[in-house]
Amino acid sequence: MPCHSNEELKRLVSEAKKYTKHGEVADYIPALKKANRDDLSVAIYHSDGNCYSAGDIDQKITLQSISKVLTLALALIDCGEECVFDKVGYEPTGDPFNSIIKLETSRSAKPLNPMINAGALAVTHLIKGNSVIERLERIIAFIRDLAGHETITYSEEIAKSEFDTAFLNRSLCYYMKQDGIINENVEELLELYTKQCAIEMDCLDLSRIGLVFAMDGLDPVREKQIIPVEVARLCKTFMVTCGMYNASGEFAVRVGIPAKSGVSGGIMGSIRNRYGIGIFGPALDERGNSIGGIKLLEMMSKKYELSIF
Ligand SMILES: NC(=O)CC[C@H](N)C(=O)O
Repeated sequence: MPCHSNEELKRLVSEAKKYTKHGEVADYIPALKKANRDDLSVAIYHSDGNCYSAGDIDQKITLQSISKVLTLALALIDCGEECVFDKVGYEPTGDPFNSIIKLETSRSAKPLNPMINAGALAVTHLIKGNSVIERLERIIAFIRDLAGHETITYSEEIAKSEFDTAFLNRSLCYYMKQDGIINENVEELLELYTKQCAIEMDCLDLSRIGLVFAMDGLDPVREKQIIPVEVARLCKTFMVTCGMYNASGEFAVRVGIPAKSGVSGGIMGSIRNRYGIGIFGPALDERGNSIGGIKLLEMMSKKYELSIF
């Protein structure tokens, strides 16, 4: 049964909201501390162009790790599969998203997959352009196209707040530079990565991007193929295996939707040929996923039979 009313979603949101008090807002990026723990909103974009939503959907969120799927798509378009997987692997890690351990204990500092921070930094390194500004503009233009929203941009405040405190991400970069995975100036890569993570949008935009992936790269609203089918398929596979960090296995069992989360509390979901989902709920569980968002997706998956398994 498809979802076809805002009222129905509103009931699910108020049920899932009960769980937000068990979570915490991310604080390792100081500017993210300002979020309101009890917020929870959702938009579901249907392939026929209808969209339903509930909660404060005008609220903007920064993409954070959700941007990793989008830069992966752009890097695959820019350089092709062989070049990208020369820099990152295909395997889930079972470690937290910002863990450094495998970079040291593996034979080379090649990150295990593009959804952990090290892997995402190696992917952002591949984005083409002659300067940080040009590469950032290309990322933003690509994301505007995916969302069909021309004014999307990034939050200076959140980007700066992360840049000033990203010591762990800098360490990941230096490990990778030592082994030749990346060969650019680390501060420049960090500037690009933190701005990419700080790109802001609302749930509706997020659900529209989720829909493009759900439709194998086609924006059904404008009938425009934005991402090649094979690239969209590859990105969705990583969403299933690594999209919810080291909670991806449990999420596959309980929810079964290709999805990507970020520490701002966003989750983007893609249900093949049917819907894109955008969620914002800044209270996080201990593995860094939106606690209300996961609950909400679990309820939606059952009610609308969304699991791919
Ligand atoms: N899990 C996340 O959303 C992490 C993204 C964040 N910008 C970081 O690199 O730490």
